[in-house]
Amino acid sequence: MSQRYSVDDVAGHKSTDSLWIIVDEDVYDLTKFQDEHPGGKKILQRVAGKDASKQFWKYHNEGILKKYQKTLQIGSLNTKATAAPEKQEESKEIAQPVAESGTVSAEPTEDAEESFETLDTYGDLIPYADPSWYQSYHSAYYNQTHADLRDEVRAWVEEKIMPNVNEWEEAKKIPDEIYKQMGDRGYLAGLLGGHYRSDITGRSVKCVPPNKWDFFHEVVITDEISRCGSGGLVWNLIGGFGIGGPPLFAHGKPELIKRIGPGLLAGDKRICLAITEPDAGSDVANLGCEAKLTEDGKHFIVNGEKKWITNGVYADYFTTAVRTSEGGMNGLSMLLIEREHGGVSTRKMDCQGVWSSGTTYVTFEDVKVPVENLIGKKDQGFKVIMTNFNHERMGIIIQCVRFSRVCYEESVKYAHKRVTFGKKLIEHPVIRLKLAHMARQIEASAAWLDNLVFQCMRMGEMEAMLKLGGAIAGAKAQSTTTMEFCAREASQIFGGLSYSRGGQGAKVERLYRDVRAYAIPGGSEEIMLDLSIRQALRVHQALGMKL
Ligand code: HEM
Repeated sequence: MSQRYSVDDVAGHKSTDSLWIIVDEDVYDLTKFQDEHPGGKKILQRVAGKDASKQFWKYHNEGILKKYQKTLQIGSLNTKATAAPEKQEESKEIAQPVAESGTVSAEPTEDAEESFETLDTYGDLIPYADPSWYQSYHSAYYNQTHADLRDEVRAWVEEKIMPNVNEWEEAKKIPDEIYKQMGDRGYLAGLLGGHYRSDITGRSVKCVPPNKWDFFHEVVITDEISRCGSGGLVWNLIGGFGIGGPPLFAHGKPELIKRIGPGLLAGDKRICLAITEPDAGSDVANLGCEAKLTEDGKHFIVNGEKKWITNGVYADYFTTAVRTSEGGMNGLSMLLIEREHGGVSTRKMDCQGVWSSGTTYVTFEDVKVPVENLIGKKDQGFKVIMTNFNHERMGIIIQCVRFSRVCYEESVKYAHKRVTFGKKLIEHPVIRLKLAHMARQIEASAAWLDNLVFQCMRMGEMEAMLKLGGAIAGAKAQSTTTMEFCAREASQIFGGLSYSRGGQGAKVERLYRDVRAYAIPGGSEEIMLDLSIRQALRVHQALGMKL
């Protein structure tokens, strides 16, 4: 913005016919905007021709300024050192990590000192609002490639997602182009639990070569997208692919993967996971959607219903749990059903939270599915479902930890500007106590998450299913209860602002509504906690536990 004005120039525009204000040494022309200002025009007219920075920051977040800057800013004060766009560049530069690439290493090596060097500080540096490795604390897991990816994803999220997330959630739909960008930027191929599938796609992520890809990179993508504070948006982008894709890519026949894999990883086609039914949720052994083999043995005929299926309305493919034989968990199979097969109907469901995720009721009526679409072996689908649960739950944990941080971060920022009884909120011990309880749970959940990611990287899928199933279930419950706690406490700190939708409390209000979407699906808290102990005892019995 090259135009420069003096304070006196601005003071000359204090009427309703020409209404200028100053915010942080930038000049805004609000003449046309005053009639649409959600806070009312009178309040703007009272500060017309003046520096309104203090009043502006009292009522708005940075997101508002970013969103309207392009259309309303006409210049800057002649006393300002640099104009607004350059200032943004400057702060981005501060966030650039410059340390050398390290390597993730299990055992201490001779150059361990160098590998575990701290990375440069990144982000706003509010303690506990970002993972500690962002704030120049040591980490055994994250190196420069993770830092580079973090920067890449954050820049994309800040530019394309943050300014629009409120509107998209209210519209209950994310533009298709955002999902397409997930493919174009190479992110989808990296969301499959560690190994980057460059064998199926020609794409790669700009700043991380496929051979350097690990599970922590997937954590970074999911975590950074989750900063938007919308479970609906995160599930729209990864809630179908991230759980419907892995069974196909891990257990599908090579011809099937070759046929549909590239379109999926490019973001041209969409997939979802269809397990839960109106009458069977966490107890998957009781699923009833049936798939009968035709007499010639070439097709399955599928009939049944699936409920609460994330992304179902958008999906071209359904990774579906079907009953192929009697006998509880031993009669289940996984089948890739294609919308094109015919007989597939999808209806969007109205839910409490995750509005833009496309929660769906699916019916299959005499759908004719070629046997080549079987994922894994017939009647052995239970194992596929169970191994997939680990990855699904890890995704949930990553999101819940970040959502908890978002609630905490929003609270810290708000507590530093809101004044009650003559003091800023942050000066009230009762508010600091709330923040402390949020922070301790966030950091405990995050530490457990990182440890489990590392274990997943070191173990094979089967070992991880047996050995980590319990711990991951426990960590899921830990993270969802943390999210619920943080959403509640943040709501109390924001007061009325978190009760109405939009505005400064928008993220907190939305995440509070999203809580149940995390605490129930993927295994409810009650089942997760019980499983965590049952499974751990079983595993440790096998390891030689002495009682
Ligand atoms: C660049 C100038 C401005 C823009 C683009 C702007 C934009 C907005 C927007 C989009 C909202 C809706 C709430 C939200 O999403 O946060 C809002 C609300 C509001 N604005 Fe502004 N505004 C500006 C300047 C100001 C100024 C200078 C004042 C005070 C003197 C003010 C006072 C308010 C108030 C009181 C609300 C209602 C807050 C609430 O609902 O709690 N605005 N503004």
